[in-house]
Amino acid sequence: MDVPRILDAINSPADLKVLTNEELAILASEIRQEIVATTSVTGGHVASSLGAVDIIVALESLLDMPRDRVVFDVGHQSYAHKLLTGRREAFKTLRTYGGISGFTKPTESVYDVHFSGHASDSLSIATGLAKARQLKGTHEKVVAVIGDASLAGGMAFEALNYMGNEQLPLVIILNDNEMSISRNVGALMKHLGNIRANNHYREARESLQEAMEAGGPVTRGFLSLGKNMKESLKQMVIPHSMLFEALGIVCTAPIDGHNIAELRDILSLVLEMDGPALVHVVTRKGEGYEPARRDPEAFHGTGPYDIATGNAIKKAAKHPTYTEVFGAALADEAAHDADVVAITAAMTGGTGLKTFAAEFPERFVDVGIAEEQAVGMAAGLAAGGKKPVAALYSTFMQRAVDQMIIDCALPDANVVFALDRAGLVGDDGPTHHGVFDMVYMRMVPHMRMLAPSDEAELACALHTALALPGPVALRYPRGEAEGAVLPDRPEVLEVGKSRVVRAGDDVALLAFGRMVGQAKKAAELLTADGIECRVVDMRWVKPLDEEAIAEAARTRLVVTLEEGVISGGAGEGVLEVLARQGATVPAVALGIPDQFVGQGPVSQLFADLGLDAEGIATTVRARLK
Ligand SMILES: Cc1ncc(C[n+]2csc(CCOP(=O)(O)OP(=O)(O)O)c2C)c(N)n1
Ligand SMILES: CC(=O)[C@@H](O)[C@H](O)COP(=O)(O)O
Ligand SMILES: [Mg+2]
Repeated sequence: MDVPRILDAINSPADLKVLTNEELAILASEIRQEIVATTSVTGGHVASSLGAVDIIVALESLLDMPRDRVVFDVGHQSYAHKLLTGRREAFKTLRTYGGISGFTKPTESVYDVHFSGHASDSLSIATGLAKARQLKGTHEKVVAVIGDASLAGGMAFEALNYMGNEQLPLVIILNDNEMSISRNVGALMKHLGNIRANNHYREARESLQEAMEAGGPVTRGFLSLGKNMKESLKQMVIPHSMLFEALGIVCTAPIDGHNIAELRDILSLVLEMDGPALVHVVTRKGEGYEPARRDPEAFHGTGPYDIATGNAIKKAAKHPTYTEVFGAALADEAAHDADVVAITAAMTGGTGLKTFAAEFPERFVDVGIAEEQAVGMAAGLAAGGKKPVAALYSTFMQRAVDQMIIDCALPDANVVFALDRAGLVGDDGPTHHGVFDMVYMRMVPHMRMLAPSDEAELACALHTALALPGPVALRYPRGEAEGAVLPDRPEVLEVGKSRVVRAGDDVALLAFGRMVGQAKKAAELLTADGIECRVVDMRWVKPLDEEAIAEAARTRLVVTLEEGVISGGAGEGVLEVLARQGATVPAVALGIPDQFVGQGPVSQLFADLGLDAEGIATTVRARLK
């Protein structure tokens, strides 16, 4: 690969202004080399970022940043933006502990507008920025860059509805690569496909001219332009999508998202418009790096890899992941029970559902990036007599808390919430840590929740959740499981019953989920100090095992351990039970304090939070003094 040269001279987007289209294209290829060089070491969202390079170079060469605002949806495609906005050196620390984020982050750079990471929010943020601009009487441009899959999320639709009505001037760059993490799904995706396949540009252009002559909201943006610009734009914009145009949003014909000259031509026009405009840009995920082009799903989010082959560089895993165990267990449940239906919200691979989808295609539902739809639909499936399992990442389930409460819990619907990535996830950082689920599940009447401590417990937790009436959630973490032996057939766990995994009279460690492993290690350390710990795998976050808590109160200290926020979490639940029982034993709840946790290896984050065995032992020693 060539040594980057133009990139060396770029300190901010202002430096792009002197470059020709040809030089910008060379710069784009240098940026791609830089992205590959860094992510081959750090890992990251390679395919999306490579696909968006030309869009970002073209766009930022036209803007006056940071005055003009670019809102990146999810932010996983924003690496070129990072490299153009003074973070070239820091880029080497991408997604590492203490390094720069894999998403946009305003505390990292004035060029970053919002804390991205969750899909489909960019248009709402953009409408807010445009409204604020209107109220202030200022003139900065507002642009949102959003992918085809994220555009189908409910929030994005709600923002389209608002901006079309208000005719807020802002530009949406639709980065259409026909992919979500895997192949995109849904009717909007089909609509975009039809547009791409539509060859009748001439007729469409003519009908747009007629529409413009007739006036109406769609033409308002054009009418604000000067005569020459209006003429040029007429040539480029066609009424090819009744959907957007009916909403009052001007839409361009699909344009080549890897042609910087074409991108700049069109963007420079729509940036002058006086109403909302959508630029339909067709890109290829992984553009410029063959292994990512060949397998964009593997390169959506990847760990370190060998640049020459694209092969992942990873340590051989000793055990399967929790996700893999869940996927196999659910397929097994479905084989025994024809009512089981699995739902994913665009995370088939991430939630371990590929086997299920292949074996039971008619009972597999991918709603796209639409967690509210996933949970609302689960409620409907349950009302129709089925046993839906909504398999969602804990952090994305936050989108559907209302549907969980009103549509599932209130009617006591037989819905299973399988919350993957519960707890700290590592390199994705604060937007992706699944640390709130025990709070939002615990607070809701009728809800029950399990926190399995290993993969055998996970299989039994799933079996239990499917066997019980009413809504049941289970939470399990990202990554390798503990190496427990899986049962031939999972058992139904008794509701609200914990299990003692180590006996001891001095201290009771009441642990939830994988904190049981840390508790066992802490107990080992404390034995050396003559402190004997009882370790309890609490199993149930709700209902809590009150007998086990009463038993714990007979020791000298009760410590609860959870991989979630302390406030409103399981440990606070235990403290409430102790108080109700009139216990006087000192008790402390360990978990995540009232702060957002950064990115980095989970073991490092655990140590920082005092949640590893050492940290737990230190707390116990201090409390017993
Ligand atoms: C609310 C939410 N659900 C799911 C995800 C996981 N996720 C991250 S990127 C992505 C696919 C995005 O596809 P698209 O918007 O088309 O962008 P592309 O990756 O194709 O560039 C998904 C499902 C998320 N970040 N946020
Ligand atoms: C950007 C995004 O939300 C996903 O790509 C996420 O990074 C996936 O995380 P996992 O690696 O845990 O599946
Ligand atoms: Mg896409």
